[in-house]
Amino acid sequence: MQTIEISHLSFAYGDEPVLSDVCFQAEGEETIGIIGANGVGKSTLLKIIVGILPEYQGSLKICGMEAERKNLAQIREKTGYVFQDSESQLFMSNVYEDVAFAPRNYGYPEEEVRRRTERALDMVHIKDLQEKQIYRLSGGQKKLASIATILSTNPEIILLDEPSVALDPKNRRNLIRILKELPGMKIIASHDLDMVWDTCSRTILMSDGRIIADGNTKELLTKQDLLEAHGLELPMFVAGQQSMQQKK
Ligand SMILES: Nc1ncnc2c1ncn2[C@@H]1O[C@H](COP(=O)(O)OP(=O)(O)OP(=O)(O)O)[C@@H](O)[C@H]1O
Repeated sequence: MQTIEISHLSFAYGDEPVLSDVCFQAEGEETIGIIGANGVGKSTLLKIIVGILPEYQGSLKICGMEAERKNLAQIREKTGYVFQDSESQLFMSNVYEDVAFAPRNYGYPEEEVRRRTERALDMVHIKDLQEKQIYRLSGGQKKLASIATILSTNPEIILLDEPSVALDPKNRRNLIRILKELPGMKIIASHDLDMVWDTCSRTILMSDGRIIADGNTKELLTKQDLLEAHGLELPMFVAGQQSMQQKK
């Protein structure tokens, strides 16, 4: 089963502390939102979970494995990180080649690479784009292609950094539908609290490198004072509902 166990985790970029005493556990097919104002450490936390930033203090276990050098390859295979900026994820000539890159890199035979690549493209409904050159994709298509590049290794834990940024309403709705369909544990760092409301059963609020609140999304995202105290606002959907109730 998918598990993440984080205990007393702290991290600094050089001498600038970014995360302080972060503790949380997650298991199974949970979808968790990580919210917080700019610069509170959301992306840094995701990068530590996937092993991009190994120099932290505290303890991190992924699927029961201590996140240390000897387990790093296995942890990378169990997790998939979708960068905020699709340009950081897509570097091959066309969509198929990008999605096939990771399974090829793991040494799977070409037939298995094709099976995994086609399955990943199917999961985000972009099989028709497989021959398309990356520079010809729209922003929304690039985001889906980026997600497909991590799905081709069948990760058990998918981490997405601001997935809805720069998407128009139609592409955003499409992304939300696809996120709901994806199997496994998903962790979504985002300022888009309406998307978090729609996709995440649990939400973690961060401020200044610490976890301030961790609980049921529908409860946490209706706490206007708490959100505002940490630089956020109610999701538009919730604000709309509250104002309708006030008018009644
Ligand atoms: N590579 C880096 N080197 C030095 N400092 C960094 C680096 N990356 C991020 N930081 C700093 O670490 C802090 C946390 O950044 P991080 O990107 O994790 O926050 P975030 O909550 O994801 O922000 P945002 O919502 O703006 O994406 C910020 O002060 C940022 O300036």
